[in-house]
Amino acid sequence: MNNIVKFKNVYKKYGSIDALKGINLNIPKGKIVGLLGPNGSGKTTMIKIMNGLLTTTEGEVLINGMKPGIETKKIVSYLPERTYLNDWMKVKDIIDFFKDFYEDFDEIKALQMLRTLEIDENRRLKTLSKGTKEKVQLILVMARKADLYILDEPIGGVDPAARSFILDTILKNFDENSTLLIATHLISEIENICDEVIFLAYGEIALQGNVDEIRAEKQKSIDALFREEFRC
Ligand SMILES: Nc1ncnc2c1ncn2[C@@H]1O[C@H](COP(=O)(O)OP(=O)(O)OP(=O)(O)O)[C@@H](O)[C@H]1O
Repeated sequence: MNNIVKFKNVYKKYGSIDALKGINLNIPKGKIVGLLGPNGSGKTTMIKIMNGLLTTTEGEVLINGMKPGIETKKIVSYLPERTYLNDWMKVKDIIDFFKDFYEDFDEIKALQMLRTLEIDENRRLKTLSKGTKEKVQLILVMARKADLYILDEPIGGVDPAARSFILDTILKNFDENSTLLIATHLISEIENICDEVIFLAYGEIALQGNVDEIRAEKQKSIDALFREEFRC
């Protein structure tokens, strides 16, 4: 099986709101994929369906050939858009918690990444700045040895100077057989690490393809293309 994610004609309605309108998508293994789209285009809805937190109204989603559920949670490492970690815990206690909870959690890798980003593991989460908290959560998610990493807006609160350093740290620790799906508005920061991008608009895929091919064909960066397509 070459595709780690498959969407087959997926529709999602919230009452009368059509959040997803017939999504067909294959994400091959071993790629870094950017999921891009303006506010309300359906990115988080797609991600929640992939993680079994929402069901489809119509159509099917498969993760490595399986419906989202207990088995897929073992192979998917997910960073939600909002934190679920207890603020009063120390960073090192959260690491222990992850170690107990996930068989594939690599404590040494997590500690190395914390040190690289100069984060003190004895600090309580609530005493850290928003950006540092985001870094901790990202490190925890990336320290699992998963087949698929799904990151929903991972570095929005991190200052621009630190973003590329964090992305580099992630990539250095990233197994090339794994797949990384990043939903973000920070296109210029991530376009150079992505193999593919998916542009979502009004619950439909507006464009999908290889980053280099799109840039060559359109003669502009993905960031410029996005700004042009979705000018308000
Ligand atoms: N629980 C909900 N109840 C009703 N409508 C919802 C709910 N969650 C999302 N929606 C609607 O579904 C659509 C898609 O929302 P979604 O959060 O998936 O978009 P998004 O692309 O992740 O947006 P953002 O970039 O702002 O995070 C929007 O119109 C939103 O208002």
